[in-house]
Amino acid sequence: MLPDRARIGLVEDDLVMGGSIVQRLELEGWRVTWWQSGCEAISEIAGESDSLDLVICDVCLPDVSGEVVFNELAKLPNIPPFMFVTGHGEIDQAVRLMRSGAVDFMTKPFAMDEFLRRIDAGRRTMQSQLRLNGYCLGESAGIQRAEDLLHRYAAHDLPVLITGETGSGKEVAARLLHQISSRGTEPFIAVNCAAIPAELLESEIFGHEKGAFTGAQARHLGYAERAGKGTLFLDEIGDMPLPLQAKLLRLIEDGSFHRVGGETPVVFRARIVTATHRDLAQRGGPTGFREDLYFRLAVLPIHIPPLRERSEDIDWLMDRFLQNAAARSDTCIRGFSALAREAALVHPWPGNVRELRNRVDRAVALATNEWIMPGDLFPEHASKPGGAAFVPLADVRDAAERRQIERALEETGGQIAKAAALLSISRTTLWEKMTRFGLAERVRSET
Ligand SMILES: Nc1ncnc2c1ncn2[C@@H]1O[C@H](COP(=O)(O)OP(=O)(O)OP(=O)(O)O)[C@@H](O)[C@H]1O
Repeated sequence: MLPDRARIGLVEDDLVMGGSIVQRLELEGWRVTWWQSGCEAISEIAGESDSLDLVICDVCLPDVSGEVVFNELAKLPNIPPFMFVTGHGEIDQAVRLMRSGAVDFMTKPFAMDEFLRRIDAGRRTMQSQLRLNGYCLGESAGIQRAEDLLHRYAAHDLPVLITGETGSGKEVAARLLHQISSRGTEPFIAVNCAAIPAELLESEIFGHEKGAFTGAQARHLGYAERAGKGTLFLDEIGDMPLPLQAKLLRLIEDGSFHRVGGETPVVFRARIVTATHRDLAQRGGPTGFREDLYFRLAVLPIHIPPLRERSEDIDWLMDRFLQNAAARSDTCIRGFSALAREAALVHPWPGNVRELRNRVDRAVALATNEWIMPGDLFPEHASKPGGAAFVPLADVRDAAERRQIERALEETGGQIAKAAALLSISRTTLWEKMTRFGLAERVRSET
């Protein structure tokens, strides 16, 4: 049941549609405030944004568009979650709005039960985003923004393209998207397009009929069919051969495909999620990725930042991997030494989270101390002449400064003047350092 205080704002100029939405929502226990024009909504929501649990907004309004209403209110500190109602021709605009922060959109005409389900999901998405400890991919603002986006994308069936460097966590993101979507109990099928030989890929993905080629002794169901109503995750999509790209494009456009050697189309019911570490948008380059397929796959794009750009996740991931490794083995390791944590912070992590996990696993297996030392994590440094793990002094100083600045900003809720006072430096110096460490952009986007 919804709590008594739950309040919805409705921005809808169509009297019949608005009237029926209000009537139904009130029957469900919501308190509804209805505005019939965009300007009226902007001025009134701005005055009471805190008290609204959700705003449902038509994209097409008589005075200003729903997009203008959203963009105006997005300047407020406490904008309520927005869900858009669109006509068929406005889907591009709705997708753009979701990328800017709207929680969901519905296309007219819709069934009221589905509408109510999405309203409830929209509210829950927002509530889970507000729970500070509710994130499961990491602690940095960058990864939490990505996780928020996954929650918004979860309510849809449109294709998602996940980009990011090797080992940054693209498959982890795809699995999370699957779990939090309504397909969570259906299969999640992951296919690494780069790992399967090109000549086998077609029959692996689409399956084949008996006798389709020499050695095809029985019908074989491919990944697309085995995914059922779940998610088909195509990793390293940039490595997919051109003829297969054409077949995938047809699958997306027709909602069906043919097994190799088959004549009857098979209906495709899964959601397509793809991932790549390449810049597929640079088509025409050596990758030769089809432009039309790229646009079909990248309807809902998401980027997973590399680990070196989210150093707040390093400690968090180290503890998590240590816990997992300790649970698997009988170890007496108590944790990471402060020196090991410092060394991890200054390491550039070219292999991203995968490298971090491998280094922690190895350290847990081989460490001789109760506390993991820098040499356990970075034995290649320890084996250099002199034995100790040395990194340039400037890097150590930068990492320590960055950490102190992050702590001061956290302590002061991002207020530059107060943080500068805590650190006994001028605001200008603090700002310069924040810009150098990539913290300025983050603070700007968070405030
Ligand atoms: N947020 C995370 N929390 C816990 N483990 C993570 C996280 N991100 C990545 N990992 C771990 O790091 C490793 C690499 O992750 P994943 O396979 O998702 O990366 P990827 O970007 O898909 O890599 P590739 O480009 O090679 O396909 C995995 O072992 C995964 O479990």
